[in-house]
Amino acid sequence: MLKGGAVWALGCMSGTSLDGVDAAMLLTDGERILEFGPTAFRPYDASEQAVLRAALGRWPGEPGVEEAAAVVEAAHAELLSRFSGAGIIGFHGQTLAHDPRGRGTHQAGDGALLARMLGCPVVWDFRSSDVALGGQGAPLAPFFHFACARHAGATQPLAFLNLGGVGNVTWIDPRQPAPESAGALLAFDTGPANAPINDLMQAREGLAQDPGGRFALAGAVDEARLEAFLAHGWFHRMPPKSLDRNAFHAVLDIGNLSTEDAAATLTAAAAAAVARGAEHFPIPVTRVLVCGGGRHNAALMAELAARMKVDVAPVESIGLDGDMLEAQAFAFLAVRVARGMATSGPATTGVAALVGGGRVSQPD
Ligand SMILES: Nc1ncnc2c1ncn2[C@@H]1O[C@H](COP(=O)(O)OP(=O)(O)OP(=O)(O)O)[C@@H](O)[C@H]1O
Ligand SMILES: CC(=O)N[C@H]1[C@@H]2OC[C@@H](O2)[C@@H](O)[C@@H]1O[C@H](C)C(=O)O
Repeated sequence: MLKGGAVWALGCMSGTSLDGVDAAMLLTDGERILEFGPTAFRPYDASEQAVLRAALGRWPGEPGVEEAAAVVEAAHAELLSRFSGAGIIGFHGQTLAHDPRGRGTHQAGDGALLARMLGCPVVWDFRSSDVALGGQGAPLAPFFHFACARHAGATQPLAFLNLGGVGNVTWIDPRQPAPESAGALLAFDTGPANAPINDLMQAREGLAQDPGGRFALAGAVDEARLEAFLAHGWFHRMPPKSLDRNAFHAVLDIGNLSTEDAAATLTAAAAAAVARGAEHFPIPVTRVLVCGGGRHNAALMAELAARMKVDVAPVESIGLDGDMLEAQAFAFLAVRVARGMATSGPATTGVAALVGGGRVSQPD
């Protein structure tokens, strides 16, 4: 099945924003994108989301983790069983805690169980081996971003920006032959993106997000708080680097600001973090292509355009689906793992050498 030719792979992602699970089919040989397939989204309901929230920051064996894993497994089993024709599944799981140079990285959900339930080989636990070899274990989408840039026919350096709960950026030189090539990629997490905005909206308004950036657009940025945020040591660290979802909790304390001003400040902070990150690009880019839910937030997109002074456009501008790019990335990475190819390297996670992360579980 996986020798030589391409395979239909089913990838899925349960991201740090905790909104739900994305799933997407991709026909790929692990190098090229041959065809995009069907996609689906399954939201977490309020009670599932509460279980996941309660387990954030927790490690295997700690209270609430088994319950969170059960939520993740049931949601994935339900969503993935809607698809047919996949030769392999890439299952990311739900990151609960991420501390690559400390306790490691923890994605809840058992891929071996899903392989048995779905009757299909599952590649999972994508981040552990990278961390064990000294890498950040994140971001992992960059090798797929390289394939996307080639698929779109890019000829000049460009960047993909994912605005999920956390932000991550991939700088790409598409003139290089492969993502493993020296000078092809530089990737890193930029900073908090939607997670602090969602948490604010949940706490103040009982809303899952700032719809379209409506609250932020009606507020004013607290410049002193923004400046304090940008003084954080994170911004002086050289990439590659990665973040835990709640790493900036204390720094982003918005105290007694109105919901509108708080939303405006957190939104400006997310955009300013990206602009700071872009200062690390080896060659400046003229185009930043945005994927992830943050591209639906008009305030965030406007802040980005103002601060980056380059063309900032959703990935739809090159024919991609910005809500499904990460799910597609894990379909792509699953095929790479199954074929013994690298999924990360020194320029994407800071790992010592190219590494193929991921465990493969067979259905029986
Ligand atoms: N219409 C919208 N208006 C404002 N924000 C939105 C909108 N749609 C999505 N978002 C934001 O995007 C988030 C979902 O983004 P996405 O699915 O890319 O994140 P994720 O994959 O969970 O996170 P990560 O990439 O960090 O793992 C939502 O939680 C919300 O904050
Ligand atoms: C540890 C972890 O789950 N990190 C996520 C998170 O969400 C965005 C950013 O932080 C990125 O580093 C990563 O996800 C994407 C899919 C990645 O690995 O490329």
